[in-house]
Amino acid sequence: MDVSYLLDSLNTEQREAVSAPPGHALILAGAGSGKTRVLVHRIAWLMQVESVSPFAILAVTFTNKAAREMRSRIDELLEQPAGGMWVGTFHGLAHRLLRMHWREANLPENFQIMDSDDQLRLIKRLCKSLGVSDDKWPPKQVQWYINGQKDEGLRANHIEHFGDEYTRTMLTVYTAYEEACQRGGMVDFAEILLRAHELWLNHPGLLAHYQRRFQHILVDEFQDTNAVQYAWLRLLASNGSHLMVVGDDDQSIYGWRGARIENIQQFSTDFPGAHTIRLEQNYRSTGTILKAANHLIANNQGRLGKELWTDGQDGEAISLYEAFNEQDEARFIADRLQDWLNTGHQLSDAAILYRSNAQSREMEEALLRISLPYRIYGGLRFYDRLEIRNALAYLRLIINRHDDTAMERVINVPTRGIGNKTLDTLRAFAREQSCSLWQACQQSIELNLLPPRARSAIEGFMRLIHGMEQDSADQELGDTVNLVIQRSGLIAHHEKEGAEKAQARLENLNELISATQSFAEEWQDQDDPFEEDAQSDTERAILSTFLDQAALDAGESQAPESDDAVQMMTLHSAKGLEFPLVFMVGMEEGLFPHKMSMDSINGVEEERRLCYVGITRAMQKLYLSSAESRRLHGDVNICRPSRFIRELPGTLIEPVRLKSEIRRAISTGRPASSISRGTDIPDTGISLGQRVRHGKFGEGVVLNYEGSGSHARVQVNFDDAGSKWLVLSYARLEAV
Ligand SMILES: Nc1ncnc2c1ncn2[C@@H]1O[C@H](COP(=O)(O)OP(=O)(O)OP(=O)(O)O)[C@@H](O)[C@H]1O
Ligand SMILES: [Mg+2]
Repeated sequence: MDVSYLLDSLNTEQREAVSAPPGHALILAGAGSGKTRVLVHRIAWLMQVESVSPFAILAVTFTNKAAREMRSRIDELLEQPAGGMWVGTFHGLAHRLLRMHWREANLPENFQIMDSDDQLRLIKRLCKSLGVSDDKWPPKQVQWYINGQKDEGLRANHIEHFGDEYTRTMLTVYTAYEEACQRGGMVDFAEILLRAHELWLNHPGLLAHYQRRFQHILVDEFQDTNAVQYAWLRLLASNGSHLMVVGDDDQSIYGWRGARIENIQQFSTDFPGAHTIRLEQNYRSTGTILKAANHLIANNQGRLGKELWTDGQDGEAISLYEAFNEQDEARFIADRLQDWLNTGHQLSDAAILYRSNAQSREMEEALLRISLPYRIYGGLRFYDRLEIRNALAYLRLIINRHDDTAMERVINVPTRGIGNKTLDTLRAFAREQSCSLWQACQQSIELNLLPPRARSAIEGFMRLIHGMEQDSADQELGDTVNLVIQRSGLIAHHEKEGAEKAQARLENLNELISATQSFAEEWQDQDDPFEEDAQSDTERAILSTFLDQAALDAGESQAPESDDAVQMMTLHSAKGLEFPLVFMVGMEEGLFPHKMSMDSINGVEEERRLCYVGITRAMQKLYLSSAESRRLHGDVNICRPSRFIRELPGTLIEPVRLKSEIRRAISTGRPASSISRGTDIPDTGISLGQRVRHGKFGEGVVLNYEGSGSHARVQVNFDDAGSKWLVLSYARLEAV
């Protein structure tokens, strides 16, 4: 049988790995060196050459998407479906086992999976009934404790304590929590793994069955396995199976969720005689991108050490764009993407990577503005996110009490004792009287149709909305939004969710404040600067326009999978993927590295690995960008560029200078050199780069323009007031 097609497209070390005789193997290799490719070819090789049945193969990937991709690549190679093979994530595989062996796992047949919201709610109830004060022991902390122990494979009765109050309290809740879950037939995420491990431990017969079945176990992204996952693998592979793991210690980015890089070192001890193979040739990125990645990661201590090289071209320099602010950054990127599309490329070949989800909003707006389709990978678009929809619903009620959708959404969020029964009564009333829910509330109070408790809850809600309206009457839009978020109780409501989720939701709510502030500013810039009357009327008008805009943004459905669209995702979810064009945005201290990780060396090193993951996603061209000022959580912050930019060799980086001029050149398709400082803005007597004075904003430099003559708009970077777009004929700029 000719199997050369399985090896032809591989280098010597990759071939060695793919065609190794059965045995344990550790493939330790940097980003883009073909680890995943080796796994795929190895599986095909096992089936074709070693005649291994697909039933005897178990492959573990990091995401479900990666699992699907792996399966389809194998099918492609073999030109037939490899049915019967198990491919999935640790969670997916463990869950499958529990469903099949629920009895042995001591679970009811219809056991339920609890997500982290359900888990937190349960913990809160338990704390209350146990008399554990949630001021002293916040339920989120208890949740974090329980999950952390489970990730380490520890149940309450495994944990020793020496009488300290903290451990004693945590253990009390942990024990009660385990009992409650068991009674209710519920498992949380960490429990799925822990139970699957116990399934092996408690049922040697079952373990032996799977040990016999899975002769070959292959694991991708091994550096991000946690203690339970590794223990589960070790047991499964301990009786004659062959375990091949591939990983890169430099790409371990889930330490905060219990992943252990040490598992890589431990592997050779636990599986003596394991074949170690290193792959150092990178096939993904240009020489420049690779050198940058190598240089950056060299700043980490205690690495297992490897240097990637490529025999490909050096390629283009890494472009660094230092924007004035986050809007300028987003616009710059949108322009580059438009250019990419205009020059015959696919949008889906481009990715925007950011550190936290909230950062997507500015980018989404810039892309919507120029109608470039985008897709958010592994997350919702900003205006589709639960917390944002909740906050917007309150704002909509301020403007219009008869907005039933908004009313339905928040009348009992956060919970204020307005139950489904009451709501049903109100809905029926509204239907009969053909009135809005709000009116139904008013009238059923007047007619005394509601039981006292429901009545007072509804009155409370109506007072809340009235109060919000009155107290925000002459406030600026950003302050109104802030007031609504605070008073509605949404912050507290979302804070109760699991740690990770709550953090993201709060960041998003704060981002909404920023969004409205810049929206209001833009609105004012567009306004005639000499007409400043009718202030509070304008504030409501701005709010209402903002809400329309947000509804439109949310209404634009996400581009379907098959359509060509820019890919947007967090750095964490970019793991394992590759794109010809990559933008890493928000490269600023506090944002990336994230402020929560900046205090410890370990924290910064994990952020640096995340940066390494980001850089090594790029195949041809990498853009880094930072903003000199950024609105974050409602405040404008002056930002310092990320230390990670400084850690890259200067020779590989080309700063994008004359920011807006180049941006303009890109968007108009004119070469940058034809627009330079001193270019006259047609029929205006003003030129780019000129210093000017404005009656209100003071002195600044003209950076950019649109249009000509009386229609011209100019962008001026004011020394004190920052960058603004002004209509030239109103602005009355004087040359300085
Ligand atoms: N020998 C080879 N010849 C040509 N292209 C290759 C070779 N090996 C790998 N590639 C290509 O290089 C790219 C990176 O490969 P792959 O995704 O398998 O790397 P990886 O080590 O898994 O990366 P990561 O660490 O990011 O997960 C892919 O496009 C792959 O098809
Ligand atoms: Mg990979």
